[in-house]
Amino acid sequence: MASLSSSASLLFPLATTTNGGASLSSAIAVSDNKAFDSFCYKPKREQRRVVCACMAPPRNVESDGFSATKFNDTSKSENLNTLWDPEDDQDVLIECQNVYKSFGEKHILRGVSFKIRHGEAVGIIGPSGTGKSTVLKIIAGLLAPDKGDVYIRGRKRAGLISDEEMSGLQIGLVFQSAALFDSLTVRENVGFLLYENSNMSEDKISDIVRENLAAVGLKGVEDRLPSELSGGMKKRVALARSIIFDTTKESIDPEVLLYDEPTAGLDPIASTVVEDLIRSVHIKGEDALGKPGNIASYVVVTHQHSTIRRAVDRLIFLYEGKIVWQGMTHEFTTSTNPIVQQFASGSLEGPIRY
Ligand SMILES: Nc1ncnc2c1ncn2[C@@H]1O[C@H](COP(=O)(O)OP(=O)(O)OP(=O)(O)O)[C@@H](O)[C@H]1O
Repeated sequence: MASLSSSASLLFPLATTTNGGASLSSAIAVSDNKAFDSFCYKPKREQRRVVCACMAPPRNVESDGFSATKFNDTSKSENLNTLWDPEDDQDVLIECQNVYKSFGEKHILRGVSFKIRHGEAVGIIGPSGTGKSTVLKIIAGLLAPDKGDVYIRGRKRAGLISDEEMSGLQIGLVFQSAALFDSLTVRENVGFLLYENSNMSEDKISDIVRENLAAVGLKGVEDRLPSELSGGMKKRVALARSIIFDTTKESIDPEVLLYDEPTAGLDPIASTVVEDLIRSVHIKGEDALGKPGNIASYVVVTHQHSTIRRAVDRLIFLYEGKIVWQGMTHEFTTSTNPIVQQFASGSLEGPIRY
């Protein structure tokens, strides 16, 4: 399978489901298609599977989370393995154990280990090219580690994703890169999964699409083409698409969403909207219609301070293929780790060299 493109600036949700249909592996091929702008609607069985979402205002989001006064809680250790009790792994949804990944001579990941627990909102940060997106793709099962293991709810995953292997957990990857299907309307984009894989009537799908769009703060755009939307609107449409659900099916599996730079290229206000949407689809959030979100946990790769502050609770800092720091978001700017200090301040002086 070819690698994923991450150069474009739009969110593109791809997700696994365990209820049959195409696997994530086949969905990936969509993102590899260089002709993002000329996607055509294909007959049902030729299409890849896409999963969508709905959003809302977050609870308990601090508006000034990075002010100095907020970072005096250093009581929690920054040591790498102290944020969870190793005896209590019942709630671990995803675990990477000593993961290595190289591309040719480039040794990108060099022994990465971490856990994502039920209910967590985790950010992966670190300098460019350090392997953050690679970690997401490995978690999603789009790339296989060269060495090390990925556990999904305690079950070791062998190689790349398959529907069988993913049984028990649904994982969606929302790319910063493309894309909405340009030849489809907003309604068709958001309702894509349901049109393709459910037995719902068109009217019912239209209703759900309208609800999901309303949840992300968009009204009356169903008949527009993506080319008629602003960049921020496209991201919201893509987010709406990433968590749309077939309401006729009872899913008992928790769902994890992985966001790759969801706010890249957005203005500060549009970023805030997207950050709040990410919060709102989480089980600890609620959407614009007041409904709790469905996403059990999520992981966000980001460079944006606003996104770190507003959208995640815990941070994993990746540098030169290793996790060099983990901590709660509020510990980030008071860390004594020189790598973290340099990154947080944007200083040219320090251990990180460009
Ligand atoms: N499929 C691939 N083939 C070859 N090299 C790759 C592939 N995927 C990633 N890389 C390389 O691996 C390194 C890490 O890439 P990755 O996208 O994971 O970094 P990142 O930390 O997300 O970077 P950024 O913050 O700039 O998005 C880069 O040098 C990239 O060029």
